[in-house]
Amino acid sequence: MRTSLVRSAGEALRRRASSSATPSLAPSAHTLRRSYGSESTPERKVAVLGAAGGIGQPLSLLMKLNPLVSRLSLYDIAGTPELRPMSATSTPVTGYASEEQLGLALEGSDVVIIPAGVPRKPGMTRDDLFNINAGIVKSLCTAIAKFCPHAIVNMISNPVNSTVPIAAEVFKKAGTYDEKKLFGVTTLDVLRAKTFYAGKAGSIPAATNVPVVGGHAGITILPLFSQATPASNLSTEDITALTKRTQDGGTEVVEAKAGKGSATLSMAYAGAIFADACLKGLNGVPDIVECSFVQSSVTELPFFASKVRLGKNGVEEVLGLGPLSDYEKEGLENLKPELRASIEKGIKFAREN
Ligand SMILES: NC(=O)c1ccc[n+]([C@@H]2O[C@H](COP(=O)([O-])OP(=O)(O)OC[C@H]3O[C@@H](n4cnc5c(N)ncnc54)[C@H](O)[C@@H]3O)[C@@H](O)[C@H]2O)c1
Ligand SMILES: O=C(O)C[C@H](O)C(=O)O
Repeated sequence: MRTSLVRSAGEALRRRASSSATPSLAPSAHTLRRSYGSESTPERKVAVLGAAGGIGQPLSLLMKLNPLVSRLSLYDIAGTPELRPMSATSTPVTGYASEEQLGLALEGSDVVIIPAGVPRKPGMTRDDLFNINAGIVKSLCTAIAKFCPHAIVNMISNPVNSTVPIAAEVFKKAGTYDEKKLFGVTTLDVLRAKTFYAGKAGSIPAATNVPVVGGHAGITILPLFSQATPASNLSTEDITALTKRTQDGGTEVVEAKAGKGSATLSMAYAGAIFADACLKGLNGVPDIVECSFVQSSVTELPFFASKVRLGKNGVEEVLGLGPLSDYEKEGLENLKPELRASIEKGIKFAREN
């Protein structure tokens, strides 16, 4: 009963999304309960780098269950023994452990998902991870440029506001950069925004949409509740509180885990949704729209998260911001200096190292 209610609400919103000038995120895109029966499914290899980690393990499991994935390649410097038995089923799964095997792990990949790197502990910002994760991302992207230069890259490793520009610079240096194929994964921000909004507005989370733009750290995360669907007449105080909760969603988890890392299961779910959207786009499924941190001219910043239409080549169209409330306009101006600094920090690191 609940499932059919969710499905029909999802259908109605999806129809509305595909007929409106400014496409909205398809609500059904944020559930993994879907039928793939009528969709074409070419051979697709997906590689997960950092597959043995808190995110990597459940994310690999979810990718294993995705019928659009025909080969799954799992790489982690810590080894992937726990994941190895997954290969005893129809989708071949191969685990790789040492740097010498990274080329094999990557070769022929259509989509590479990167959750490799250290997570935060209480009291840290995402930028505090830069010193360790920048080098990890740089070396993994160097290998991607060599072994699967045409793959779509889904960057999860933090600080996303800097790791995506690092990846772009590495690919530019290697002569393989295709801005249509590099994505910072911000899907968890969208999931949080719609969950918190639905709780307040009384809507069904799976049938709720909230675009989240900007970046992926603190105030650079800007949920656009004025564009939330279904619309709701929430007070200014409610919108302010929902915005802050979305911006602090990651920190809330880091503090609750009290030193045992940051969001893992919810991120695996978010990462699986985003990778699935990329695969659908690659396979030519129309009207796949997700928020993501990409090369952008939506603002004066070179990278920015906004709604993106996915297609056979990755980014098909970076969609504009749409009408903003005064509160959102102010949030947008406030986030720019921090986001710019994080982007520049990533570019500088990649150029100098
Ligand atoms: N984008 C987002 O919304 C989002 C959400 C949650 C976490 N994160 C980030 O994801 C990253 C991973 O988080 P986690 O909780 O899975 O951490 P984790 O420590 O549990 O796992 C990271 C894994 O990466 C592996 N690794 C380290 N260096 C590697 C390398 N050079 N090659 C391959 N593997 C390598 C480690 O062995 C480990 O298994 C962190 O940077 C975290 O901040 C991002
Ligand atoms: O908050 C973190 O450090 C991890 C991640 O970016 C998140 O948003 O959960």
